[in-house]
Amino acid sequence: MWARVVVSKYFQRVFSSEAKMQEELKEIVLCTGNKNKLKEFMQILGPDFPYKITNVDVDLPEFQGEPEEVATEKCKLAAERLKCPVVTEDTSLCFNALGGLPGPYIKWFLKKLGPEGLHKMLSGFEDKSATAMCILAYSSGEKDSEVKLFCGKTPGEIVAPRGPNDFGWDPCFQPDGFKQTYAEMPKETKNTISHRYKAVELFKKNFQK
Ligand SMILES: O=c1nc[nH]c2c1ncn2[C@H]1C[C@H](O)[C@@H](COP(=O)(O)OP(=O)(O)OP(=O)(O)O)O1
Ligand SMILES: [Mg+2]
Repeated sequence: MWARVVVSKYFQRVFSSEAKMQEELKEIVLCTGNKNKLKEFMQILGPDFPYKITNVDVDLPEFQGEPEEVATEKCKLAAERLKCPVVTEDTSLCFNALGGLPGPYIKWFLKKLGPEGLHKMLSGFEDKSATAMCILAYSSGEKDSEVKLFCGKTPGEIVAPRGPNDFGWDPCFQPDGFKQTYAEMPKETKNTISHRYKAVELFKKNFQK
């Protein structure tokens, strides 16, 4: 009787450590074609995240709808294509004077107008406030599995562009409480206050062992 208890406890331990090892080797594919996003994501995530993150540049369509819908559809499609655990990232820049637009369509506005034009879009409005929003969407890759969303928001203001023009709309977004735009501040500062930082922190917590 005692022996059986001892033996089963021993095997429980062996099996649970095996299961843990398999889990520890688990890989999550970050599907993005944006190298700056990838760099920030990895910097924020840090070296201690218990899963291996790899990157695949899957050419995913830019869906339409509310940011959460866009993020969910993008992730579902990535999971369908890759059939493994995936995380996708969708960034919106929502102008309050425009009822949240350009929102998830910021990519096209930025492409045609640049940061200068984004600022000019608000010239007819007193309200220059905006929210930068990052939605990370995770799927285990199994068929019909639920998509989990992790949303980070940072409020700020749309200003005339200042700072290096090397990542998207960073030069024209000044987060509340700061005198510098995202582009002007050191990366280490952006990565502790940004929309992406807040989303990655939620994502991290979900996978913490
Ligand atoms: O922290 C940021 N600071 C400044 N600009 C940013 C940031 N994060 C994304 N962006 C730009 C990239 C793209 O012009 C648009 C989001 O569009 P979005 O579809 O999410 O990104 P994307 O197509 O470049 O990459 P992906 O392959 O992950 O869809 O805002
Ligand atoms: Mg995209």
